[in-house]
Amino acid sequence: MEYCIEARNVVKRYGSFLALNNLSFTVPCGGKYALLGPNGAGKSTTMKILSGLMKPDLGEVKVMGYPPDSTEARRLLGYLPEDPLPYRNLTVRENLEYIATLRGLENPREVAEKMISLLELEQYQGVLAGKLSRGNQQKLAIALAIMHNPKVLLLDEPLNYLDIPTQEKVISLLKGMDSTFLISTHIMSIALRLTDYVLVISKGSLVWQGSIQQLKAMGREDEPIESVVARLMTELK
Ligand SMILES: Nc1ncnc2c1ncn2[C@@H]1O[C@H](COP(=O)(O)OP(=O)(O)OP(=O)(O)O)[C@@H](O)[C@H]1O
Repeated sequence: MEYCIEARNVVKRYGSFLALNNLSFTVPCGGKYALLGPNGAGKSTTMKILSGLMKPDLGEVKVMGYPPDSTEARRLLGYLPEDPLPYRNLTVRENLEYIATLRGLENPREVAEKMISLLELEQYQGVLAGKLSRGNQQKLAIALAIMHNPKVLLLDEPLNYLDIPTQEKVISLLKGMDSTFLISTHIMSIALRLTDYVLVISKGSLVWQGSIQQLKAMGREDEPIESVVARLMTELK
């Protein structure tokens, strides 16, 4: 099987605090995976390492066989950080055109136009990113993460700050993409709608993995999936 994301024996410390403790998992190409875990489990740290933003202290991480900070991986990867910071002093349109140019996309203006329309940012295209509401900043960050139709998409809490119609819009946008997904979230409905396989981490290690179907099967009759996951996380603590 071909893996699009590989993390092997990853260790990451912040000072003396062990954030990732020998974390290993793989995501096959085309896989739609959710990354779940209690607060502080190491999800965002994992995403930062996979995106090449941060280096592990030990272990190995690969994106389609490349180190995440390589030019090849950067071309293949899209990353939506938990607290995205677009260029605050550029407008929405300028942010999109600038990043499209940096990514070497063929027609940055057309790409920017398309993303503005896809995410319904028309009325904000001339607004400085730093002046946008949190929700519109999130929409811009999503546009920046997916503009190059990445093969591998890392999404850290993708629906944060979005109103309900926009959440639905973004879900259908993501559903239409054939990228490999790793989505870190606390919202089970996102995992249910966008992914079919779950990785659960706790204290920086992988503690459970399985399909959404397996997860559902662990529940009592009519038990909400949130309750199953809560039980799982409590038992594994
Ligand atoms: N820059 C940092 N310096 C020190 N400790 C950090 C730093 N970043 C994260 N940590 C700690 O590492 C642990 C893992 O953090 P991380 O953000 O990866 O967890 P998470 O699973 O994404 O949590 P949450 O669900 O609360 O967002 C936490 O205990 C956090 O306090």
